[in-house]
Amino acid sequence: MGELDPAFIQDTDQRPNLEISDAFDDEFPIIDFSSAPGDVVLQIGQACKDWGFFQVVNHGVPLELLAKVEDLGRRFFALSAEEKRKVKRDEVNAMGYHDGENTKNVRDWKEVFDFLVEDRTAIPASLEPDDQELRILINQWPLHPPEFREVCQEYAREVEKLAYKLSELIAQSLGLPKSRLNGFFKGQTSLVRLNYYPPCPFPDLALGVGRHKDASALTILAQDSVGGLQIRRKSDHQWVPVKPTPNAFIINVGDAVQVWSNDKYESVEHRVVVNSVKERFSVPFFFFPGHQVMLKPLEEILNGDSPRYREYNWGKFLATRNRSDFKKQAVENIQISHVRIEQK
Ligand SMILES: O=C(O)CCC(=O)C(=O)O
Ligand SMILES: [Fe+2]
Repeated sequence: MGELDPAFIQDTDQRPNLEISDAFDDEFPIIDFSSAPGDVVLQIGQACKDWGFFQVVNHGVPLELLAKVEDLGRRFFALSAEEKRKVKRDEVNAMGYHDGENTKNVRDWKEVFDFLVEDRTAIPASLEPDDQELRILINQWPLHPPEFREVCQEYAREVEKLAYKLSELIAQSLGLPKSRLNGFFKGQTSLVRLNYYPPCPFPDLALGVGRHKDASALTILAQDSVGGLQIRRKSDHQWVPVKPTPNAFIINVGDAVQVWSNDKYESVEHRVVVNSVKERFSVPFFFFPGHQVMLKPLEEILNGDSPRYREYNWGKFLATRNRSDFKKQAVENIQISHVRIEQK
């Protein structure tokens, strides 16, 4: 066995305890969307408060489509490095294939393929707060496997329906009108990512994805049967694995919901551990607002309380995050904690 490139080595306090990897928590909520609608709203509210994460079954996304995306994703990542590099992302085009993402400045043990839910998506051209210029992000698609593009796009459309349904259920669970959040997704900047985690000879030193919170409103994640996702349990701050449930999606509320709800629902930290034997495949759909959206706690939620966040523009926030995925940065990546208002 060779040596691990130091770029992948996690700080000692971030390294996973591989012994706990099988200790699934039986309390982790699984919500059945075929239950009575009122029950589903209550269960979602409880899960968002207690966990920030839950799984859904009978979600309405065709299971054959899930299986097809997984199969095509695996076939894409099995292509030669040269073939994959034909759709490699760069500083101009942030979409496509990539194998060197950093989370908190340590390299992740994974390869990814990113595509936008809208084939052409407008985001701010610069990070300057007053610069209004936009640029258009465009998807790049591989020629192989031949059905890849069509199936990925169909998948995005189906999961988008689920995303709107979840947005409505979450609004209801917060006591808001069903469609209260939907308008924020006009001109959405949503992204689908295919994650491929190759077997790693050093699972005690590296992570598939380092600890992070999703900046999204919601994330809808499909994972295969291997396992590796761990979440920071709210009750005791321990890392606990999320057991793969066949045909289920894992849902988590991201930073945007935390801000809208003024911390009623928190975006919970998670990470991915790798293993030395099996490769793993997962597909998150990040439900992102339109670039023009100004995020802040909703008035109806505040109901007289003080807002815990200053208003910020989603597009600038996203553009800043995208930039820091490329390069090691001298400072920590932008987080909502940077717009937090200290409470007296
Ligand atoms: O692969 C997974 O299970 C989760 C990946 C993840 O957290 C992410 O891509 O943001
Ligand atoms: Fe994540």
